[in-house]
Order: sequence, then structure tokens, then C-alpha cells
Amino acid sequence: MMAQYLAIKAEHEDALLFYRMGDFYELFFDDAKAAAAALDIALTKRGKHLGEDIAMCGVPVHAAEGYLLTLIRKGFRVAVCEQLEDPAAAKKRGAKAVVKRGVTRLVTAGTLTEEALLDARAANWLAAWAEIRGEGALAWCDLSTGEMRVGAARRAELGPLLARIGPSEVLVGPTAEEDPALLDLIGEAGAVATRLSAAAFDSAAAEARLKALYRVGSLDGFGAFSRVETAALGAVADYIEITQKGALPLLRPPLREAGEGTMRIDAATRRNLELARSLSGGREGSLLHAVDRTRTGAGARLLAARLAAPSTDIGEIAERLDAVSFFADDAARREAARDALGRVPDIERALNRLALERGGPRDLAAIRTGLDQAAALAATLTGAEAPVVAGAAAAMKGHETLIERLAAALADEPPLMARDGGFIRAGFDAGLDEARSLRDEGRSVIMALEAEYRELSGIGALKVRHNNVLGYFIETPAGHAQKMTSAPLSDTFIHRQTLAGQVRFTTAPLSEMQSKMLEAGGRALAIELRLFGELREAVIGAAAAIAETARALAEIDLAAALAALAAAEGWTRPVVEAGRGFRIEGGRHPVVEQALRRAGGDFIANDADLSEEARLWLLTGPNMAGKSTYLRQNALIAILAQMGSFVPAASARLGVVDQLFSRVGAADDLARGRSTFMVEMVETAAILNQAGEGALVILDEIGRGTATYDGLSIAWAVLEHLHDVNRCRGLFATHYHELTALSQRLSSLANATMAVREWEGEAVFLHEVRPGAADRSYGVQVARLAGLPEPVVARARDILETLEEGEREGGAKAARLIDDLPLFSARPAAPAAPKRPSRLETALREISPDDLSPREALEALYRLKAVLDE
Ligand SMILES: Nc1ncnc2c1ncn2[C@@H]1O[C@H](COP(=O)(O)OP(=O)(O)OP(=O)(O)O)[C@@H](O)[C@H]1O
Repeated sequence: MMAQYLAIKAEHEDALLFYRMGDFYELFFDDAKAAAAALDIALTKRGKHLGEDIAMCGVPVHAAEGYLLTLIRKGFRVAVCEQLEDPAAAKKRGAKAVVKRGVTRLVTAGTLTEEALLDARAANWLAAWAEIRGEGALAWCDLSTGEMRVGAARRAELGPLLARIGPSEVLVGPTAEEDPALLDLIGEAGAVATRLSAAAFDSAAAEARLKALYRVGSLDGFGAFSRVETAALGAVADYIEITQKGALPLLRPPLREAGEGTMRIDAATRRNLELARSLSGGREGSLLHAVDRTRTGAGARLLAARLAAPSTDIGEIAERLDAVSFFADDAARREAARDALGRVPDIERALNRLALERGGPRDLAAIRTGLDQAAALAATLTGAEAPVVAGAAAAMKGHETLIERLAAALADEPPLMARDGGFIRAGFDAGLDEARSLRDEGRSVIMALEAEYRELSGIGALKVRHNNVLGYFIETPAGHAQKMTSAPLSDTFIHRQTLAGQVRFTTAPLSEMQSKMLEAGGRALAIELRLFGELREAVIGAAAAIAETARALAEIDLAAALAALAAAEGWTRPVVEAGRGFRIEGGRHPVVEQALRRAGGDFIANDADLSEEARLWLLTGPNMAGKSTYLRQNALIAILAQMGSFVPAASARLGVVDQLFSRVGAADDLARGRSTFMVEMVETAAILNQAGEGALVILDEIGRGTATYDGLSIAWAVLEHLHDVNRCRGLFATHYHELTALSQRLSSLANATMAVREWEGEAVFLHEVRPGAADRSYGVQVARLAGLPEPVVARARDILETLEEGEREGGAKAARLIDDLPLFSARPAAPAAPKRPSRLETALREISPDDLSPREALEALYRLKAVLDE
């Protein structure tokens, strides 16, 4: 057995080998050590190999999925090695024959399909990056839903593309070893990199692989792909072959995605705007989380995809908005649709599990229920004019025959696994009904035998029981053993087993009945499995139409969810048009607004108008006044509008934004050995080099990470460049008030500020954006609010006053003033500061209590009191 193990393991060096032994998957050697540590399970020993103990650990087969998931999440790959024959068959070959085994599947992060291993509301992408002589292409595929995409991309575009897609696993060629920058990009996107051989990326071999994968004779029907695109697709196909061991998924034809057509948003901007994840890494706090009202997993996945890639096609955006309007205008239809959607299972994933021969009766039932609900839903959408809704409604119909067949065949609540049987409805198949009734009659015959044997033996405690080892048997308390094993009863009862308290027997009629039942049960299961296969074939035969229906359901779910969101949150339909307008009235930040509401606060709405004379806004204002929130809300409104959603504003009219950049003076990126300021500058450089006229740029306190004058100079030059060269729309928040003077020189730069009211020496933030420049920063007030010790606040206030005075009176004076600042006199409040004793203290010290008579003591007390009252 060890020889067999080692041979199989040698073919799967880079994966943990789950070696099936009966009811367990066992792991050996280093695999066992790694898995025991990762899963926190016991590490044991089993025999010796080359004189050393063999480390071993195991997981029960019925609970394997949970362990698999933990291992995959921790970055492992797992080869699942099954027993390919019945152990009894091996025994027939000889007592020492080893059961045949083979790897039936390689489980990796990008190739999961099981419901339990997947997040229902997120896609699971497997991507492949191919490069041929300087040209690159990325292919990406979701095995669980059958989606396949490909797009040419330059190396510089790969980061943003990976950030948008968020794959779990990226396949790369062998040269990636010498390409740490590529591996970094993949790591940053949160994916594991898997290296394949150069042959996997061979574009000529790729064609043959793709033909086999799609079961087509020619790829022409899919459109023309470049060599490098074909290579990337081929690598995905190769990996599917390796990991699925021959099971063919139901992939849709590869969809070509050119970079055009979607808003370009790089990884830093996505992080910054917290589109799919908050800065702390979770879903909570992200835009996606705040806007997700979908009722189905497929709807949630579509929402995530749209939010990750807002459109730049005005017609497409308008059509999507029409669909949302349709549901926004008709609350009754919306709620009816959402109710129906709540009952729709994940058809897409069920379909693909069936195709990969990993599906069970429950997946068939999911298709039955899903198609049935889809037809009912389509009936409520009649007369819809919005083309997206009308198109979806049409795609949701036409499955009557299949629904009827599945409904007639399947039990209402079928089991997960086909091999458990019991999922075909009674009355569907005469042969099955007959086998089942034979099996069930057997049970009543056996129960009748029990009564008969009780009478025969005169033992009232005699019982007929069943277990998996003996099958049916007769059991009596041990006290009756003598009687049962002597004549005349021993003629009927054949001894099987003696336990501490009981003795077990069988009889000829019982064994005979049992084998009849076994045979009938086996026949029933075989019939069920045959029917399962037929139903599965029928479903696979209609796969393309079912997939269409699934997509239509997701589309309706998304439109109805966005409409529900708009109705609940008071959002309005935006206008997205050609040109470079950007006019928002009463805009709000969706995430901050919801958080404030939960805390019982109100969000103050603000306008923005980046029309031609004021393309760039320079926003000054105190800390905590709401600058960052305002900047981001405008970017988020553009994203929402272009993904086809209503927006949190009283009105919004936007010229299409084709690139979006957002930067904040970043946090240290120590892991990559870069300082805050370096990161900030690298990212700013990317914007200045890339932003075109259709871009929207959001810069929050760029330049703050260095010395004041360096920072100011950089911010100044960046602003000029954005204004004169990039000529894009933008919002620029800064603490450098000096920059406000630029608005006189730069024709399209406007100053705006956050309104603050001073009240009893404290700053009250009104969160209102107004034209003009801030007069001061209120940093010291904020520091005080934050609980800085009072002496530090007082000292800061002194220094600030001195510096401001210095600034008014010129540089040389300022320097002198700083020299003059009474550094030590500013510490009077510090507890350790030396003080001159007061008169009362002096008087107290002069008293020596031991030398005083009671009367003198009283007089001293009067004296002290007098000093105090002086
Ligand atoms: N429009 C608004 N209405 C109500 N509250 C708001 C609004 N904008 C911001 N706030 C509140 O003010 C807090 C601070 O906002 P924000 O971080 O945007 O300030 P900031 O000016 O960028 O501060 P800093 O300069 O310190 O980064 C937010 O957490 C939010 O609770």
C-alpha cells in the first residue's frame, strides 16, 4: 500500500494527498505534518518507512468538505485520491492485493464548485495570464457558473484588471519564477499563483484543448482570438483537465472583454473608495455591502461584477436604469418579484455541479424549483417596456416540459446524494414502485416473524433488530442463551453472536427474506440511479437555455434590488450623458449616511458642480469637517450611476467618467518596504501619467507625508499639471491654504470650503460645502476633542499663535519668534514643575506639633486660618 501511495504522491508533489482508506482520507509524511498543523488535528504514526516512523493524520470522509475548505483558504492544494474498486474485488485477487486507487480530483482555490466550499454571493474566478513577445492576455473562468472571459491586456493594465476581477487563483507560466513583480501583483489581488509548464500555454495545443472542452469542431463560432488570448484560454482549459480529471464543465463560449466599455479603476482607487471591501478588509463598511439588497446568490454576484466594472456606454447605462425605474415606479410588482426571487435557488451553480458529475438530486430539485419560479415571475412582468426587463422575462420561459418532468419525478425534499436513494417520487416508475414495495413488504414480513418467534420460544423479550454488520437478526437477553441453543429451539435458531447482555441468532426464513429485501433495495437504488442519470441528461441537454434563464433571473434580481434600495434610501435616477459635465445636487455618501443613521445622526447633503469653468475644486477646511467624505461621495455617485443604479442625491447629471482615480496620503506600506510618502508619490505619478480628459480624479491631502514646504510645492505642481495637462475633472482636498491663491491664475480651478461655526471657542462642523477658502484649520480644537492632555493643547495653541504672528510679520521674524518661544515656561501645568511655597505652606512648615501644648496648638490653628483669609 505504501508503494502505491508513494507512486501517486510522486505525481502530485505540490498538493496534499487525501488518500482514501475506508471511511477516512489519510495523509502521510510531510503532508500529514502540514495538514495536522493547518487543521489542528492529531498527528499519529503508522508503521515505518526506510527505518523512520511514518507521520499520519486523517479526516473522516463525511466531514471532509470543511477540512478541505480550511486547507484551500490557507493556500494549499489538495489531490483527492479515491478507492476505484470495492475492497472485496481486491481481495479476490489475493489476500494481500491492494485496492486500486487514483486521484479523481485536484481541489484548488480557483476550481471549487461545491456549495459548502463557495461563497454564494461571490464569484470564484480562476484566471490565467499569458505573455507572448511583449503582448499579454488574461483569461478568467468561473467553474461554478460556467462563465469564461478573455481580454488582451498590457502588463501595466494587469494590476487594475486583477483588482477588478478579484480571482482566487492565477495560472502563470514557468518564467514567473524570475518575475517577482508579477507574483507581487497576483498576491496583492489576494490570489494564489499556480505555475504551469510552458506547454500549458502553447497556443497551438490550446486550440485542440478548447475544442475538446467545448465539444466543438472549430473555434470560429466564438469569434477571433489573438494568439496570446488563445494561449491564456488554453492554459485555463489545461488546468481544468488536470484538476477535474476528465469531468467536463459546462462552460459558456469565451466572451471577449476589451478594456473599452468600462470605467477604468485601479487597485488603489478600489481600496481607497472601499468598493468591495472596507479598509479593514471585511465586506462590512464597503459600498457593495451598503447597496446589496439582492435576494439571490446570482443577483449578488451580478451586482458585484457591475460595481467592479461600471459601464461607459451611455445607451447601456440608460437601459439598465430603465429596468431599475420599472421596478422603482411599481412597488407592488417589485415586492412580488422580490418575494418570488427569495424562493429561487442557485440554478447556475446547480447546473454546473451536474455537468461536472458532482451534482445530486438536490441540484435537480434546485433546477426544478428555479425554472418554475422563473416562469411564474415572468408572468408578472408582462407588458414591461424596459428592454432589459422584457428580454429577461422572455428568457425565463419555455421550460414547461422539463419542469413537468422534474416535478413528476423528484420527491419534494430529496437527499443530497444520489447514492442515498429515495429521491424519486412514488408512482413515477412502475419498476421502482414494485422493487420498493417488495423491500417494504419484507419489513412487515420480518415484523410478523418477530411475533411468530416470540410465541415459538416463549421469550417475550425476543426482538428482531438490524445493524449494518449483521443485517437483520434475532436478539434475546443472555439469560435465555441456554434455552435458545438447545433442542428444540436450536433447530430453528442459528447462533450468530454472543455479547455481554445479549445473544443474537438468525433463521433460514429471516436470511432468505433479508436477501430478497437486499436484492429489491439494490434494484430500487439501481433504478433510481438510472432515472437520475436520465434526468441529469435532460437538464444538461437544456443547459444553454437554463443558463439564459439563470442570467435573466440575476438581471431581474439586480434591477428589483436596486429599485428597492432607491425606494428605501430616497435615491434618484441619474442622467449619464456625453460630455464632461458633473452636476450633483444634494449628494450623500451612501455608507457614511447609513452608519450615521444607525448612530442616530443626520447626514448633510452637498452639491457638486464640476462644469467647465470649475472642473477642479480645491477643497480646504478643518480636519473632521467632512472633506474626505465629500470627495468620496462624488466618486461613488459616478460609479453607482454608471453601473446602472439610482444614486444618493436629489439630482445628478454626469458626463461619462471613463477613468476614476482616488488617492489619500497613504498609510505606510512597510511590507513592501516603501514609506508613506513614497507610496503617495508613486500613486500620484500614476495619475498624472494616465488621467485623460474623461477622468475623475479625487486627491485627498496629497503631499502631507513630507516636510511642509516640500509637500506644499508638490501639491501646487500636481494641481497645475492636472489643470493644464490632464484637463480632467477633479476634487483636491488640502490643508495647504496657500494653494487657494492659485484659483486666480488657473481658470478652471474653484475654491470650496467646509463650513465651520465657532461656538464658545469650540469649532462646530456643519459638514456643508461652500464656495471660498477656509480661514483656519481648527487642528488644535480637533486635537482637544480627541483627548490630548490639556497642557499639550494649551502649548500647541501658544505655538500656533506665535507661528501665525510670525507668518504675518515675515520670515526672519518668524524664526526669531520660534527662538523666543518660552519653551519651559509653557509647562506650568505639568505636575512636576517646581513652585514657590505659599505663605500658608511656610507657616505650616514652621510648626512643630511635638513642641506644642494643646492650647498653643489651638492658637496655631487660629493663626493659620488667619493666613488663609488674608
Ligand atoms: N456630510 C456630512 N454630514 C454629516 N456628517 C458628516 C458629513 N461628512 C462627514 N461627516 C462626519 O464627519 C466625520 C469626519 O469626516 P471626514 O473624515 O470626511 O473629515 P475630513 O475633513 O476628511 O477630516 P481629516 O482632514 O481629518 O481627514 C465622518 O466620520 C462623519 O461622521
